[in-house]
Amino acid sequence: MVRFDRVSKRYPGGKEALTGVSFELQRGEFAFLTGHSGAGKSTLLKLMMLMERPSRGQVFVDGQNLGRMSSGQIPYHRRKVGVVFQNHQLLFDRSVYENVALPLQIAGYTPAEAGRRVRAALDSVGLLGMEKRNPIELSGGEQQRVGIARAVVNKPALLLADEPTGNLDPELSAEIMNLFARFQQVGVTVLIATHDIALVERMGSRRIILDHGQMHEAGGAGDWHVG
Ligand SMILES: Nc1ncnc2c1ncn2[C@@H]1O[C@H](COP(=O)(O)OP(=O)(O)OP(=O)(O)O)[C@@H](O)[C@H]1O
Repeated sequence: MVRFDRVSKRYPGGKEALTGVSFELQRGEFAFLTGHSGAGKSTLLKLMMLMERPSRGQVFVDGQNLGRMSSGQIPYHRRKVGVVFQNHQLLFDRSVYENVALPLQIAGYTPAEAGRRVRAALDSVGLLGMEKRNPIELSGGEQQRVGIARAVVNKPALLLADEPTGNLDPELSAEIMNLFARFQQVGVTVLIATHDIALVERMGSRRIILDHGQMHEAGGAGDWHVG
């Protein structure tokens, strides 16, 4: 589902954020991405969303070489990739429904189809019935669930999360991780960047580690090649 082939990224005027990173994520796999602050985790996620381009190497998502993608294809690519952020980036002047429906409006669904999808997404995160609420009235954990519903409303094949439990207590963090695991169980490929090593160890999933832009692998199942 995802393949990085000797990917390096240097920001203009900056040092190298990623150096020769190679790894693969199989379709339907669940993995954590860990590493110190500044190790390159967000950069790696941004390359998959085409928010950044590599300086060297190639990134493939769903069999497509992102370096060969035209600007017209980028919106279609982004629909395949759901993203969850730590601060969930919800709009507090809109209802829960409107927040979750946002990616669908961009994709041009009819209101009836959008309604079905929004309710299905809210149902999948346990928030059905909250459509009319304002996110500001919700707890931190519930707000993060709205962010996840918005990320999955387009039924993405790949779900990425950047520190999705950063502001939550351990119990809520575990709930959110279990929610991600449920998406994996229905075939979604999931990659979660996190500092929460205790939680990663409890989940026992594959762990990819970045250290000053270089990749290592620890624990988890499978026979992986890391270059
Ligand atoms: N837009 C940018 N311009 C220049 N340098 C950047 C940019 N974004 C990130 N960097 C640098 O690239 C390196 C990797 O940053 P990145 O945000 O990918 O790390 P991270 O592992 O996600 O860190 P954190 O856990 O703190 O979010 C850092 O040295 C950072 O300062």
